[in-house]
Amino acid sequence: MSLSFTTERQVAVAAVRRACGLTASVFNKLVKNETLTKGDKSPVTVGDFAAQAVVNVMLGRAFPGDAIVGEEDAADLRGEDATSMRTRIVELANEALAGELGLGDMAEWGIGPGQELPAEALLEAIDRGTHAGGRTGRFWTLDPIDGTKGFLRGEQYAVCLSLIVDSQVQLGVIGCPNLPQHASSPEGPRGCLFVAVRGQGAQQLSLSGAHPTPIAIPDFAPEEVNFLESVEAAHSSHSFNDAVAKIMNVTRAPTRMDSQAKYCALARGDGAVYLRMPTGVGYKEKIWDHAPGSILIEEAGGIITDSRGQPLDFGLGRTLGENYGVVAAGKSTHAAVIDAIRKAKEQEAKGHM
Ligand SMILES: Nc1ncnc2c1ncn2[C@@H]1O[C@H](COP(=O)(O)O)[C@@H](O)[C@H]1OP(=O)(O)O
Ligand SMILES: [Mg+2]
Ligand SMILES: [Mg+2]
Ligand SMILES: [Mg+2]
Repeated sequence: MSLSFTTERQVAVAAVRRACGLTASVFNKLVKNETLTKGDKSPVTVGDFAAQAVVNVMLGRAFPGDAIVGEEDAADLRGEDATSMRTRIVELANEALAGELGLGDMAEWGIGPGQELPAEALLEAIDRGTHAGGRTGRFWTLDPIDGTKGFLRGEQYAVCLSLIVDSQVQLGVIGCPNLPQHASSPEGPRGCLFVAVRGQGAQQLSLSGAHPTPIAIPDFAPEEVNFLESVEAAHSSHSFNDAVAKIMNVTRAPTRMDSQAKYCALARGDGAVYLRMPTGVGYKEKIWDHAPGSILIEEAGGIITDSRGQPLDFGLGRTLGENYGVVAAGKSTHAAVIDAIRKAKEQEAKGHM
């Protein structure tokens, strides 16, 4: 096996590009009965399902032996009451698979004229994402729409794909259709891809997969530090972040955005710290929500750990195990955040928060 992952990178970029085109186009046409509420009360749309089908079909063609840990499954799409959603998903997925070839994309990973895949083949493709993960072996992680709530609000979301080999993330690709290409011009052109391969650095590309530009986390002077955090208060504790920021004498207001777009923003220096602390007990973070972002941060020169400073373990299955949160920052800032978290926890234990 080549450790440069050249073909894997090419396929991953092509698949994420097609999925981004699909989700961006579906947003403008989304109607009420095209969204379901899952068992955990979170929303899922025809865009999530169709994007997972597209990426899994392409991975299946390029790497038939590879397993996939994907967020969605097709169980809710098989019944008669799901007929209209299923029809829409089939239409969207086939349209994306038949669409124009992007840079580095190959005809054999998609479909040619008249080769539309039937519903059953696409539901099976979605269900190829049910792999359990684990300590050894090679598998992909896929979040077809990360930040579905942001997607539904017309704000930030991301298509997130990674390759894990023996518990180590080797490749990550994140597509952000709504992210400004330059943080300095928030009203300027939107849509970018981020790619990282272990040992090869991190890059920002255009949504078409062109113009790779190296990115790196800059050093932040203490007065320039700002936090990146979730929009949804139920996903990550805003109040704990406030306490940590206060201990670090941070004066800038936090930047809130949905999805792994936060990792992308951090990797190119739009913010200094991504802090995600659990809001209560019970929620386990999923590997598809952090694997692509984690390699992007490491290859951009940063550090990512849990709130105790321990590495994230991608070999435990579909989740990261017991939830100690996530801390990502540049090398010079990360230790200061871990130290401030320790102090904030002491304050919290004394009832001072
Ligand atoms: N209770 C929860 N706690 C933490 N994260 C959650 C919770 N419910 C859903 N998520 C996931 O959090 C991530 C987005 O969080 P944020 O945008 O705040 O960073 C998504 O992966 C979302 O899933 P999904 O992929 O379905 O959107
Ligand atoms: Mg979801
Ligand atoms: Mg997610
Ligand atoms: Mg998702």
